Amino acid sequence: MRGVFQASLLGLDEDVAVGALGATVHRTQLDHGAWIDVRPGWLSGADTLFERLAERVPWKGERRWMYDKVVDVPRLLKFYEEDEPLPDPVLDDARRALNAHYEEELGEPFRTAGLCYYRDGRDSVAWHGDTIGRGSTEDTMVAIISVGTPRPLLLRPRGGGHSLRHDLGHGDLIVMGGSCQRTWEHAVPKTTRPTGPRISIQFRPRGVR
Ligand SMILES: O=C(O)CCC(=O)C(=O)O
Ligand SMILES: [Fe+2]
Repeated sequence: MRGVFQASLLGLDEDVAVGALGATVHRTQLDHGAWIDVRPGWLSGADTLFERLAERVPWKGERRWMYDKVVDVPRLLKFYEEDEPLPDPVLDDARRALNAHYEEELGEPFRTAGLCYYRDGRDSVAWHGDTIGRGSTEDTMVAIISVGTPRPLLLRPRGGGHSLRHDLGHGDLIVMGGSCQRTWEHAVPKTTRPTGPRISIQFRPRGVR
């Protein structure tokens, strides 16, 4: 495996737990009816969780058609459907806490969990909105927890414009809401700088992907 993460060597063996939400969540209103909420360091023991997920999740490398050829998707993936058991109990706690905080505003619960494993700077996700499903036509929310080494998540208005950057890792939470999936795009760019691995956990409502 590329990019070994040295949490255990660093003695990072803390309990893993979700923190408070409430007033610790900071909302930024974006153009076109989009917003983002950021809650740095929401999970404590996040590097321990990184190690557990890296080991326990049945990661899959995927290949996809890109224009006229089949290419490797540059990250490892595992998607948990709404009835599938999550790979760590703290992810159940996280989803429950997110639902307690957001369900009234969202009008429905977060249900599925998509996991991405960025092994090093060669792994990435290109500019996109989560528009497979209802995100292409309706306001919704996607909540992302990041563990391991921070990587920049960039956001820009669809069609171009100045991009916003959030370096997300070590238990940070970001929630993209309102029209964000259809009026904005997000990406985790590749980097040639030496970069440790990061795992992101995306919670989404039913029918959003
Ligand atoms: O890793 C991230 O934070 C973003 C992942 C993402 O955008 C996606 O899987 O749709
Ligand atoms: Fe996405």
